[in-house]
Amino acid sequence: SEPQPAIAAFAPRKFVTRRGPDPKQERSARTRLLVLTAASELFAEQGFRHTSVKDVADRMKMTKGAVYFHYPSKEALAVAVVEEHYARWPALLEEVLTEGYGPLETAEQMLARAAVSFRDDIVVQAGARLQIERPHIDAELPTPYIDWTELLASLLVAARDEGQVREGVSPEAAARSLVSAFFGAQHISDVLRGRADVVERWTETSELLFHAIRA
Ligand SMILES: CCC[C@@H]1OCC(CO)=C1C(=O)O
Repeated sequence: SEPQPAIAAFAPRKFVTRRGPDPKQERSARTRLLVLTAASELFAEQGFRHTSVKDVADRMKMTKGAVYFHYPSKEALAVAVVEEHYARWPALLEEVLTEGYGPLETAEQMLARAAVSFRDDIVVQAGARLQIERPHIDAELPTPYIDWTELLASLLVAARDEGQVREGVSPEAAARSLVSAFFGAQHISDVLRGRADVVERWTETSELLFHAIRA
């Protein structure tokens, strides 16, 4: 079937490059990514409060100035890490949509691949921990869960319109349940196993929930 129209919540942002690469800009972009990765490692390992800008600089073997050049504060670093966490999902949606699944399988694939990211991607792991610690972060962080809920609800409405959803199942309620279950599964896996078994744990829950949702 035709790939689903990209869902507004994760509509892939199209960047149009107007000119060729600029070495100075490239070097700066590379350093910015190194700062984000070092900060993500520390935020994921020891949390926001116990991480200092100096820790990030030391982890990169650079000066604090080099970090401050890119991010004016530890709070700005946390915002950038959480924003980078959420930036993963539009890219993932583009990848899944090119594979031409129907809407229900697109939802399954998105969550299955997100579980792999929660296992392997330090920026995703750091973003998740920062969202838990948001009451202690004096900065405007994106509101958690709503984009995933919107994406899954849109996909499940499309699936219902194609007769793929069990009679009586509300797409919106199912979307909220999938988000709650995924959040819980990855959190429990993190606490008990450092997310070593998050893919297996999510697979088990996903099979049960999509069995209940599918017509
Ligand atoms: C896909 C379920 C929701 C997802 O799980 C962990 C987390 C981090 O806050 C999420 C979010 O904010 O969307």
